[in-house]
Amino acid sequence: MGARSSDILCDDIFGVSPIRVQKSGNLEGMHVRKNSLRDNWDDEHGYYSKLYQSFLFISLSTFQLLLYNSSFFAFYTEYHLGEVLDGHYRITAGSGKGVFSTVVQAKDLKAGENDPEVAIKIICNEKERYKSGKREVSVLEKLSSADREDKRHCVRFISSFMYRDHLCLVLESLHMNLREVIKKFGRDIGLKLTAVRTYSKQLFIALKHLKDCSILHCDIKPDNILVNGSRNMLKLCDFGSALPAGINDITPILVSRFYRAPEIILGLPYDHSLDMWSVGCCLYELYTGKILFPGGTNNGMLWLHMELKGPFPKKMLRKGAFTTQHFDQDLNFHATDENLVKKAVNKVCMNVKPSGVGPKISSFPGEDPKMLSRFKDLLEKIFVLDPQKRLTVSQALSHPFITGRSMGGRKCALLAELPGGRYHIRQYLS
Ligand SMILES: Nc1ncnc2c1ncn2[C@@H]1O[C@H](COP(=O)(O)OP(=O)(O)OP(=O)(O)O)[C@@H](O)[C@H]1O
Repeated sequence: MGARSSDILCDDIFGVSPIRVQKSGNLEGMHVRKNSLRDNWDDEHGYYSKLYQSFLFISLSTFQLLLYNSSFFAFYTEYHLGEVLDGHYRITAGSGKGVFSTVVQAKDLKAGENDPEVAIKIICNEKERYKSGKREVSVLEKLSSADREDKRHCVRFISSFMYRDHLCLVLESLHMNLREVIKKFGRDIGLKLTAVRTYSKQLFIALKHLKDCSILHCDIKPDNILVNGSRNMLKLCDFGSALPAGINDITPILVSRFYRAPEIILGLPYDHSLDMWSVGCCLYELYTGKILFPGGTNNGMLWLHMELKGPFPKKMLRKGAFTTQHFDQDLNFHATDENLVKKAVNKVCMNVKPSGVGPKISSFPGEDPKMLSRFKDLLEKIFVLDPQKRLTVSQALSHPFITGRSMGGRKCALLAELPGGRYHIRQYLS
């Protein structure tokens, strides 16, 4: 066994990935270069304005800083190390930055010397952000109180307070997000399958918890998944876009674009399966280091979905509130995305054969082929265009990639009841 194989089999399944044999996919890479991660927020339907607003906040922030003079906490979030928030938390380090918040690490001055530090999400000082921050608090409270034993892989909520007009959420502190993990340990080519398997299981447990609590996350992406210091445990974070299941306000900008399920883009009713789609995108990205659907617009996203899985079921298209933005009256795809128009995609799209996920995934040398084929099967079942036929979270948790049991090895049997509550196998069904 060469050095590479032993690398793969070493105890640290979350270690640095060995070099992987790369296949040159036709779309992969090209789109990633054209549409950077940042572009993912730069959406024609609202994420652009969100970004624009944040620039506005920053300039207003500068103006307000002048007004406040000595204050580091103005309209937008500025802080300095050592600053004590609410007479309770001393900032020790920066932790991360979202579009509308800054996350810092802090020492709880009322806790013991050895107690872990906390993360404080400081929401920017703006009415709408305050409201969504309050909604995030109530979602976090619900998730935490339904998981007293802390086994459901959602970030723990500790408390919240106001500080200089900023809503601050006190959370358990984690180490880094999965975007950073992929960059640092996947050398941009992805993680080992064993690590992806561990992460998959934990993500499905988190999805199950969301389902049990009737909450849709609506923004699952690698940036919103955090890991601990040893990177063997993950937690979902950023519940700022979460919705109660069943609300169904139809909007084409729910979920960050690359991770957005087709039913959102088409304007269909949605439920927990929208988060399953996003998790599928994250798992693909974890294993390959590449974004699966790097569409520049919603129209481009639909095209990528069809390239992978074939045409949408007509029944689904007929029900979509936004179908006419992307399909003509005969339900043929109508390309409006600049890149697709340049490639004259309209003329050929209906003849394109779906590639499926499998051919896009190449393996690490020495990786267990059985496990890899189970992983491909799992993804194929997640990326089902019709949300009603997509893999459910219970099915995901009992999928062979997660359980390690062989695929199709189990038989379905017709049972006859015997006295005393016992059963006898009458016939195996195919
Ligand atoms: N509990 C935590 N522990 C450590 N780091 C965290 C924690 N929560 C968030 N972060 C870091 O801060 C970043 C931003 O956090 P979060 O996504 O919650 O903010 P946001 O403003 O809602 O983001 P968005 O830009 O998606 O609106 C995360 O990607 C992560 O790197």
